[in-house]
Amino acid sequence: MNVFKLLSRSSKAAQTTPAQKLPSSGAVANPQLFGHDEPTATSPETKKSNKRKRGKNIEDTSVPLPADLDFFGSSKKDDMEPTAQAAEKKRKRASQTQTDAEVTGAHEEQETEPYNADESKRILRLHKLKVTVLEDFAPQEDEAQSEKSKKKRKKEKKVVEKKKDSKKQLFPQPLTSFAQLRSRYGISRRLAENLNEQAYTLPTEVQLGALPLLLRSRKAGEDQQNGDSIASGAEYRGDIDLLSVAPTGSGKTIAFLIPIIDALLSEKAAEGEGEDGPRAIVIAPTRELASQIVNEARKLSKGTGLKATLMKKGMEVVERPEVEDVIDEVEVPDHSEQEEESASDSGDEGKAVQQKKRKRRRADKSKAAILVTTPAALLNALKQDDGAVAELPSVRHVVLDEADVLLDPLFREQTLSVWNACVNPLLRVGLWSATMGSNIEALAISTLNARWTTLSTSKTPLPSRRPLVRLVIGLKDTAIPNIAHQLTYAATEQGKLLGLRQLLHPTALPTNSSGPPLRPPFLVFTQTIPRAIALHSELLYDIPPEAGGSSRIAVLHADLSGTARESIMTKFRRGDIWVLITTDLLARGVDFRGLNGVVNYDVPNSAAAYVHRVGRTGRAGRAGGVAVTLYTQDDIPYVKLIANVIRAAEKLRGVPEEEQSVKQWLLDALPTPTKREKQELKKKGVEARRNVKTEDGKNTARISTKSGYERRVDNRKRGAVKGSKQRAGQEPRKVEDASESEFEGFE
Ligand SMILES: Nc1ncnc2c1ncn2[C@@H]1O[C@H](COP(=O)(O)OP(=O)(O)OP(=O)(O)O)[C@@H](O)[C@H]1O
Repeated sequence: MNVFKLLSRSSKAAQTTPAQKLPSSGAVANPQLFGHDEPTATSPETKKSNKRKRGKNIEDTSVPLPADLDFFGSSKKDDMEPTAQAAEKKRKRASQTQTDAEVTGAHEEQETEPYNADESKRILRLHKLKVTVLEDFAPQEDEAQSEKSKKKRKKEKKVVEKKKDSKKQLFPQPLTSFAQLRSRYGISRRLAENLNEQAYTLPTEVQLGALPLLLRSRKAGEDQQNGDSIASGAEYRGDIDLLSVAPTGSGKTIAFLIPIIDALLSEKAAEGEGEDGPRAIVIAPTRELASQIVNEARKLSKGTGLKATLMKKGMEVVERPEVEDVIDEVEVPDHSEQEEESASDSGDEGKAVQQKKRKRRRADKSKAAILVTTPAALLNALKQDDGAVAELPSVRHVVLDEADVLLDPLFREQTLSVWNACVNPLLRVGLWSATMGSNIEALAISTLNARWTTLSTSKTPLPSRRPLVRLVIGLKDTAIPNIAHQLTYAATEQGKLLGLRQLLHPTALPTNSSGPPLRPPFLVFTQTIPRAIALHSELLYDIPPEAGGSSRIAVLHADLSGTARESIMTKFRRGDIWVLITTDLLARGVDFRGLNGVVNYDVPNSAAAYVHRVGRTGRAGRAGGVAVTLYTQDDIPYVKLIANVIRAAEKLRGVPEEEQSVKQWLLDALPTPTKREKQELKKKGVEARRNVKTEDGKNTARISTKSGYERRVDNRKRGAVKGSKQRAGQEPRKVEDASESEFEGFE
């Protein structure tokens, strides 16, 4: 009996042949998620563009593998159609002869022509971009006035709302080719070359919309050619704060890095060197993500003289006096002459407590212009000895990557402290994520307002207030449309383990299964660190030695040392590790280009968590990614959150109602979680899986303590001993009720 056949509710739309295209099977031709069916008004340059092809994450193999070891499905070379192979060869050849002139200069003439207003609107609509000015900037009125005007405003509100909304929308010039960055926005030549080395063929939707909004147009008068400059947003000339909500894997990193690097380069040219301290700060929730952003920043700023660095423990970002640390307290006889730097008389039985002090030299101040950090790491470096937070007046750009989680209660205080330490009145703020609740938008607006009020009280003259613009791509808070979702009822914890074991075996899923097979490399998410560790030891020997054995499975979580975390990440990226068990530590931002799938072994804590977890696959428009979510009886109250996300994503992809993986009857049958349940879940996860002990002392969060292999050996030994005792008549034969014994894993 195949458990999956019975329990899976999977997408027919996503059904593929065994030789399906996987995200790990190489570069993607079109990284855009929307607007594939209709032609975008792409420029001649875009069509001619010959870009270098990326290397593959996992080596191709031409030797056919036995079915039970073919974890990656049919050989990638076989997957590739002959025409695709020819095209790839051609692209590779072309890239070798590519010159800098082709990159930055040759097509500039054609690229300077802006689109007219109608054409811009059409392209933006095609790619599902919506740009709005969030107008809620007005300084708080005093209370009496506010009361008076409240009633009046309420009356007027309904009438003008519709009109106002349409006024607020902007239709910026879309960026349809990277060559326009130089021709239209005059970005630095070196930056354009560095970008070209990344071999991207087309801008993704977020790049198409955000770069024109953030870059200052260098061509005087060009914006006016576009007719209605207010509606196009051209009057802002890049001087905005931006809140951007774009799908996972859609290339937000370079969308915020390019304008920062370009601005820093032009500021440097205008003002000369010597600004004191970092000039741009990118804040990310985890070290893994921060280090990935630094890598991207380094690639883009190579040869420009700008330095990007990762904030590390002990690094200094502001000038601070040297400190004296008490490093030890030793009791010495009062006649002691071993006076060090100071000693205090205890007045106690002729003994003195001598405090050994040492001057601690501060590390040299970081010279990097771009600092990428987690909120806690930077805040620690800014904290003075008296507890005050040092200011960072040199910072002109601050980016919150994964802004919704950074402004969530977990990180909020730290993030806001860092944000408020950036006191430069010219500070430009960018908030980026794939999900953004309206509460986060409101918090961002109120923070901007509060900062402005504070700045207004200072004597320095202020520049004019810049607007906060919101860019949304597709539907807010929805999973990417290019992956297949499987929502699988596994009933119990044991059922989940059985389900995961099946997924680990390449031949376990018959080709006529209702969903596409999941091929390594993939990620497995658990709710807590102990569960991740336990699941890892449970599955340690599930991959046969001939296929690499236990070295193919690893666990990564926040309790590991920094070095261990880095090493596991490198091995996973290299393809040495195939299955990585982790917690939500890797749920956001981390980019594994060739990841074929994600397994939610434990259901995510919120709809947003689901969007981010499954967004680790299907990056940059890659097709074939699979997201499997296993759920038990305990999870049922929360499954609707996920089912709704899946349904919205499939709707976005245009899957017809009858082919959607989450059927209406299932949605109707699932209970809707209350607001309180949602909050509880977000804060703690499913209670039953936390480290709680039941009355009889059993740990309900337990997956197992030993690997399946070790348990089998133990069980066999125990069975043999028991059998021999029974044979010797020392122990009576007993029929055990299996349902009462604690589950000990699968034999
Ligand atoms: N224009 C492009 N064409 C092709 N690939 C691109 C393009 N822009 C970015 N990429 C690639 O897409 C992948 C995802 O980019 P990135 O990590 O910036 O996504 P993201 O939107 O920040 O995702 P997340 O929301 O998960 O943080 C990266 O491997 C990046 O190199």
